Amino acid sequence: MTAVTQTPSAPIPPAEPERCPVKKTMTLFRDVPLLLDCGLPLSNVRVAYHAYGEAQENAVLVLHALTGNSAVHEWWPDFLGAGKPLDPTSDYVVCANVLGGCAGSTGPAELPEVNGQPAPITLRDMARVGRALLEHLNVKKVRVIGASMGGMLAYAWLLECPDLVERAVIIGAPTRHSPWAIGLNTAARSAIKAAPGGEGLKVARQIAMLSYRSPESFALTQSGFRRSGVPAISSYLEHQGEKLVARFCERTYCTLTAAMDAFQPSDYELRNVTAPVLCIGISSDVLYPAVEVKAQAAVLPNSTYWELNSIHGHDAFLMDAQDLPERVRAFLHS
Ligand SMILES: CC(=O)SCCNC(=O)CCNC(=O)[C@H](O)C(C)(C)COP(=O)(O)OP(=O)(O)OC[C@H]1O[C@@H](n2cnc3c(N)ncnc32)[C@H](O)[C@@H]1OP(=O)(O)O
Ligand SMILES: N[C@@H](CCO)C(=O)O
Repeated sequence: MTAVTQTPSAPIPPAEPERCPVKKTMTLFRDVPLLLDCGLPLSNVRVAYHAYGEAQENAVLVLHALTGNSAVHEWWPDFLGAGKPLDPTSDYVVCANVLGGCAGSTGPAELPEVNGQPAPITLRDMARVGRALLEHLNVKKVRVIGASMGGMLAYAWLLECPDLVERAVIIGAPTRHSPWAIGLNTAARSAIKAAPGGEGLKVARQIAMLSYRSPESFALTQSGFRRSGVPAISSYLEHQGEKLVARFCERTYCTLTAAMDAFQPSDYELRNVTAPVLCIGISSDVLYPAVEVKAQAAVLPNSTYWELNSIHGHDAFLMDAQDLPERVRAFLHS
């Protein structure tokens, strides 16, 4: 594998890199292709990433959620900054848009085709691409943190790259998708297939948003009517659907949700994970219930479980973090 740096869109001033975040793009697997889990080769894999802080051999790797991207400073301001869990004044923090994403990395349209569709990719394929990026950045060890899909991807890293991962923080994520989670994604993909071009993705996001919050959260924030005759929650879901269509890609939605659904490591594999892992459940998460996250964490030989008590459901890690950043900071730096 060889890697080539393409010209970043703007230079990064070294003094305060966390204040001048710049997305960079690399092309990996130029000479020897990546062999995808589906058996097909993939060459010239493009990876868009952000790096915060001074380059070091020991990095903190952030794994983003389904509709996230590599710009951690935009979506996780509670976690990134001086004195926070991801501290660019002392840590080298790296986050890459996943393979199959739509924020700069090789996306579904660039994957080989199988029966006229983009080849299926796996979370382990994504981890292998991440590994190649770290090799290029001369990173030898990582502490990994991910939430939601990023948490599932952290499990893939623990299984795929045990030699690299020193410890991991996994927030609001299962070791494998339940029938409930697969069912929600199936409905979302069905909507996209039934109404390609935007309308389906809008419905997919509406289904997903219902699983990202909780009945109590919506009772608090979306009771009553927004405008005459339209329930606030209906108008909210309409708005959220439109927002996703404006910033995301339906093929990426199908590719990434399929990769999550297919990720089904056995307990036997998980018992071999020796790295310390902090597993965090969210008390009101209806997508990945805390009881499920806790039971699966217990399978890992070296795990600690902690629960974020919030009424806001799965997305609480983004919108109601409370003392989560401090818990994570203590674990990542112990
Ligand atoms: C670990 C990771 O990788 S995560 C990756 C990062 N993910 C993302 O960034 C995903 C995208 N964002 C989100 O999921 C959410 O916006 C969150 C969780 C970050 C924030 O949620 P919240 O602050 O609760 O915002 P909320 O979901 O209430 O939406 C607010 C928007 O809805 C609008 N809104 C609220 N109620 C209504 C209503 N009844 N009718 C119409 N619009 C409404 C607001 O005006 C606001 O609009 P705007 O975003 O266009 O300004
Ligand atoms: N709300 C976040 C987390 C979902 O898992 C997203 O859209 O990516």
